Amino acid sequence: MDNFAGGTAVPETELDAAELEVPARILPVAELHLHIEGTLQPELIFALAERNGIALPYAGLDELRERYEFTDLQSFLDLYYANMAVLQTEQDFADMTRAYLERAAAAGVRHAEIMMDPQAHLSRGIPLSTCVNGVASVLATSQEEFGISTLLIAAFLRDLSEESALEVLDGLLAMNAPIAAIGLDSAEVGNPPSKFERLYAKAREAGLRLTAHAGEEGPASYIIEALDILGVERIDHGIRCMDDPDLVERLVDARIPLTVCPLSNVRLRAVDTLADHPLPAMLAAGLNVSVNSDDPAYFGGYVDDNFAQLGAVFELSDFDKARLAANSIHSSFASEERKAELLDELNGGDVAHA
Ligand code: HPA
Ligand SMILES: [Zn+2]
Repeated sequence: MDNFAGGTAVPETELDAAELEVPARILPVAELHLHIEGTLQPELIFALAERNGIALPYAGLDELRERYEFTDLQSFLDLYYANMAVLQTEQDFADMTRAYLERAAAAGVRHAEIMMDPQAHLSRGIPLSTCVNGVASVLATSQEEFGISTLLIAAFLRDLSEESALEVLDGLLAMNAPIAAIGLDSAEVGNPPSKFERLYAKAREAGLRLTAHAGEEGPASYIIEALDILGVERIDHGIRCMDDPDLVERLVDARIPLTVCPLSNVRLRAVDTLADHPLPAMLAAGLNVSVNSDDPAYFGGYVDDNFAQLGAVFELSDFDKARLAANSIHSSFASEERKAELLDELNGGDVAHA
């Protein structure tokens, strides 16, 4: 980031260094990997529990926050599913969605593709209409209210059966749910993409776009399965592709988008520290990577926090940051017209990111 070092007579000791810096421009980005249930902040969990008369197993916010130490994906999923108990009414789903959009707008998000986990709500006795309509009611006006165009992705839990997923997809199609795509999430290892071949065939026939988590904790071969057996257009996470040079070459050649979530990978111990994250190597390899927040309430930050922490650890050039932002826009399922608008906005100024 530019400052006035060498060009000013004012010694640094007399002025706060921050005052000497040109404020960074927040880049407009598309967030492509975001679980709406993972945006449920501790304060909102307590507020919704109170509104719905639900007793939480934590005495207070601090006790809940103490649980946000994860050893792997499953240890996070256990808390993530447990906290969903507070989501009972359409209003609850709407309030959660509104809170995310407000925060995402401040992070520079101008387009968001939002995953939700209908099976995680159905299994608690919450009807499809409650969760879908609650989220969708806010997404319907997100562009006017928050300047964020949005679309909804129904994600299926890969640790449940394909029959369950097919039944839920049928239900979504029968109610004409406003979903643009399907995804695949939850416990990856032992639940390969090949388990969901019929689900993806059915979604494709229904005209839905296709994405899937692969290569987060699972091996590079799951990424290959997601491409070859499910026919996905995009891979969520995908960091384990770096174990397979032939796969990297294929992903580069085909410009397959990888929706990378750096802070998530650190908090779920997919990488040891942020400094060990493969993102710079992925960029250098020419992979089509974007930066996303995954479950920002659980992993310590939204998209802007991910960029800021990456910037603190790696020498990401302005060009790298702009490339990450442009990749996110190009890789979205937005209309070509909306993508052109977003690219215009991106190209309309300097390319620093906070
Ligand atoms: O990071 C994740 N990985 C897999 N499933 C998930 N469901 C919510 N977040 C995640
Ligand atoms: Zn995810």
